[in-house]
Amino acid sequence: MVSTELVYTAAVLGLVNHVYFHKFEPLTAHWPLLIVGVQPFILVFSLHTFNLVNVLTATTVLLATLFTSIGIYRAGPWHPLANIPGPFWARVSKYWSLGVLLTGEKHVMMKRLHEQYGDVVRVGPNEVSIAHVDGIRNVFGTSGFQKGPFYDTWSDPTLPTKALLNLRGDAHANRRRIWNRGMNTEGLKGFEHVLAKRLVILLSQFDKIAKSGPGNNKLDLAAWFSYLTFDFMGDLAFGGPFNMLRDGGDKDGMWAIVGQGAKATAIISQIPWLVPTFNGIPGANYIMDRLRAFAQQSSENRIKSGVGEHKDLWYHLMDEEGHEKRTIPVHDVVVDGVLAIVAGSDTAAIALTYFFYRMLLDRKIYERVQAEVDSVYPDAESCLDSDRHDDLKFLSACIQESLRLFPPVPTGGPRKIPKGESRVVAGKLIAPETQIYVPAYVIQRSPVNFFPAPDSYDPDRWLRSSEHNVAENETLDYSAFIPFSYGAANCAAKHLAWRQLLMTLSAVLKKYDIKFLDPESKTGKDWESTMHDFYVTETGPLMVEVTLRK
Ligand code: HEM
Repeated sequence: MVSTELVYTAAVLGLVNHVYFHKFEPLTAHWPLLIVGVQPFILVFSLHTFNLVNVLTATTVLLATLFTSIGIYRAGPWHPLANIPGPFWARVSKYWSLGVLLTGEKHVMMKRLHEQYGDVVRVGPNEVSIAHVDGIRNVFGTSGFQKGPFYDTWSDPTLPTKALLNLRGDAHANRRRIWNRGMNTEGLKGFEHVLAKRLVILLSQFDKIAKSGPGNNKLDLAAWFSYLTFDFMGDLAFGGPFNMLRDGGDKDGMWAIVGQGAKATAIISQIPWLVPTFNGIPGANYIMDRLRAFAQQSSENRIKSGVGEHKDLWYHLMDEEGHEKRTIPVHDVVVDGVLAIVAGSDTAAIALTYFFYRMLLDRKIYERVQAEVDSVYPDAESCLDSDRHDDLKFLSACIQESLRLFPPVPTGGPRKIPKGESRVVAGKLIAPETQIYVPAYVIQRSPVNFFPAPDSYDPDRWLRSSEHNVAENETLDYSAFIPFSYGAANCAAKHLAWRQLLMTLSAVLKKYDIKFLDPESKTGKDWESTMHDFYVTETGPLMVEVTLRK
């Protein structure tokens, strides 16, 4: 028979644990598990009632009280975010947002929530999402906030350094200065030559496929654009470890590894305090181990081979020109090299693929943009010349419109308000230590920022308006266009990405006619439904027929 004393004491312990963990937030799962796990044993021993039933009862009562108490506190009026509307289960548990993330539909859910609840929505026990243009400046701007614990899960715990994406404050500013130097006008010109070489391979592979005649002239555009962006990022980061374009596939499995790694990290980063425990499980980090081995090997090769014909990103990040007072540690450059591959491959590939998907949905727009490319580049040989990019007005508007409708990082990671001070964000006072999302996908589809028809593909909206002069009866808020984020930690390679998009798209548009292979399918007109938000977007294949233009 279980004593009432045992039940009551276990319940009180549950409440004490809640107060304790509320005050001292756990940074790992193993210590809290251990602490909570031993208490029922200590309790039954101290009451001299040790047997299995009593241990199980004490454990159940303790956990039930602990979780109920946490749930009531989070959902109740005492919580500092109680005044912010949001779905009930989002307020109570982080597992709600984990569930949403696992569906791949986080971006769509965020949009729906903002339509239902307004500009500021509570999307987790201690998380809000802000879909107001003022939130962009308040959160990402100079007096904004540092990155939240979500970003810590993206760094390798075995290394004595972090990648640019995971750094904060002065450490971030110092590393970013070196990146910015690499991305200056001269640096970008050098990278263009590197890209041009890969583009020539892409075009020769497309030529072969196009010439293979009806029935065989088909390819997966999403995969081929990924081969291009992976090869290119590999060139920049480590002097060329990939040859996916040449092989017509992912022979070494690195694309898959990076994709799986990014997805797994996005999932686990919803519950950052589980990460150190997870990392401690032998074999659990198979993906990270493969990435680490790849980075190690590639960096050794790059050090041996030295800089090639054109300066790569390694050259700049390693400060081979000697601008910095201190010597840059090799591991800083290695982690940033891996970051370039993770941050720069899928994002650019998705932007390229989504652009073409939109072209294939609207033949008139496709023909218009092709006509512009023909007029700017009358002969195919010249279409890698970036000096004419300013003349590609309609192509640029089409790219802007694709990035507006589907930013490759649709929701992004959250920033965190520091301890001790509430802050006003988009006109709302928000409690300390709250994590804040500013989802590009939602903001860029809001009728307040882009009107009319914010969900429609209308590249001309960018031509009818300019930054200083918006067409009558329209809204086009340039400050709400944030596919590369905003502020000091925005995309470090924004200008490179633009050049990459313009060069690649004008070359492919110039040379080929492209059509859906199977229009009425998920690889055709319904391809957008395969786009899933796992921090960076994941997509299915986009199957097309390619023919050489006359
Ligand atoms: C169309 C292509 C691209 C898009 C839309 C894009 C978008 C973004 C976004 C939204 C962020 C901020 C992420 C966050 O705060 O959570 C970011 C950061 C970053 N991106 Fe890109 N990106 C693109 C291409 C690239 C390329 C080609 C590189 C290659 C080197 C790159 C390198 C980075 C780096 C290093 C960061 C971290 C910056 C920092 O924390 O200071 N991106 N990018």
